[in-house]
Amino acid sequence: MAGLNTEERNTSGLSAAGLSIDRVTKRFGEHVAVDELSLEIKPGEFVALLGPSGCGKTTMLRMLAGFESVNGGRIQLGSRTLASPETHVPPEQRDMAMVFQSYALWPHMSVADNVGYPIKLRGLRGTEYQQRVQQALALVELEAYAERMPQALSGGQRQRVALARCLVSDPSVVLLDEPLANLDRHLRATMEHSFRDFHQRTGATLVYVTHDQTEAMALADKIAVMKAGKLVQWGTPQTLYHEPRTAWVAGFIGQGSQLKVAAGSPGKLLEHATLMRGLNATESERTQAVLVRPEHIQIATQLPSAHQLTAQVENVIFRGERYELSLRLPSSETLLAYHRTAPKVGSQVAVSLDQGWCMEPDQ
Ligand SMILES: Nc1ncnc2c1ncn2[C@@H]1O[C@H](COP(=O)(O)OP(=O)(O)OP(=O)(O)O)[C@@H](O)[C@H]1O
Repeated sequence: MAGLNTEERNTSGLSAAGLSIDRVTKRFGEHVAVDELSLEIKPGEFVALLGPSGCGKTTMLRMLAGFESVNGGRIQLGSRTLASPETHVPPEQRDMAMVFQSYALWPHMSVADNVGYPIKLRGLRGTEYQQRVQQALALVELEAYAERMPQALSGGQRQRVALARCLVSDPSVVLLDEPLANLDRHLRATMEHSFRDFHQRTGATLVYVTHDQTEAMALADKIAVMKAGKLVQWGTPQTLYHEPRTAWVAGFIGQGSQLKVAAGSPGKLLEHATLMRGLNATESERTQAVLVRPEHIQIATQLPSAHQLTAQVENVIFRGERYELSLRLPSSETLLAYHRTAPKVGSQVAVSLDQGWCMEPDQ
């Protein structure tokens, strides 16, 4: 029965398929680039592989595409095994398409010819060829640019041509390797919208490699956070933000402060009163790492009560809609907070924390 929900045909005609990555390992000589990584990706899911440079994201993507073999484990698309130490389905037989950081468009071909190139190679001609190219251009909203040459397009438009070229062959899975890395900040934001729209229109299974957490959070249904070849956490952007498993994940995702508290245990949410009591304990008692997001911090100028702490304002940055404050607690830990107005640098403020999330120490 598993095959029934691992392969589905969606409204655009693209056949989305689920990907199963089971304890996949890749070694380059002595170096383990990907270490027993397992993920179950559902049909039509938008998944980001996120992690710092060198953590093995691109290697994992290249193993999915078939450009690298695997040393251990298994990759399956629906019920079909694509890779294991005994099996290696070549890239062109995997029903996947990959979009690279450098769009790699042919400079001497028009947009339409670039997009149609993969199906022309397969011998498609005539009306069906024209229709497929038109459909692929429509998916990235570039129908009006069919006859332009790539040099006459913006970076974002070129990246959309590359996307259309990968869609024309109707892949089950689209693999994207840092597709926005070469674009400026403004264009990246625009392209994030294009990618989300594109995913909604096609319903294709997308695996997206990035080292940019804001990009991953904005785009993906689920994020695999990787560190040194290993999967550290696999969850929705909301879970990663609110319930990071380790202190390292918390430092990588969103803004926040990590404090030591004498309360709770990993995976527990501390409510206000317990958190404040735990923070007021002696240093030797405070052994549990807790994450406090800035939106869970209240700042006041009145004197602290039993459930407040006093903090010194060390830095104030204007962020338009609010001020970002860097505060020093009596424990000498720093706390990042938001506030509507700007307290004086050097002044004392009363701080009250609504909640905190307890994490595992890093391995
Ligand atoms: N062909 C190769 N031969 C030897 N080592 C390699 C090879 N490809 C990758 N590596 C190593 O494997 C590790 C993972 O590389 P990978 O490119 O997958 O990382 P990444 O997370 O994608 O990094 P980045 O964000 O910088 O692209 C790195 O230490 C890298 O040097």
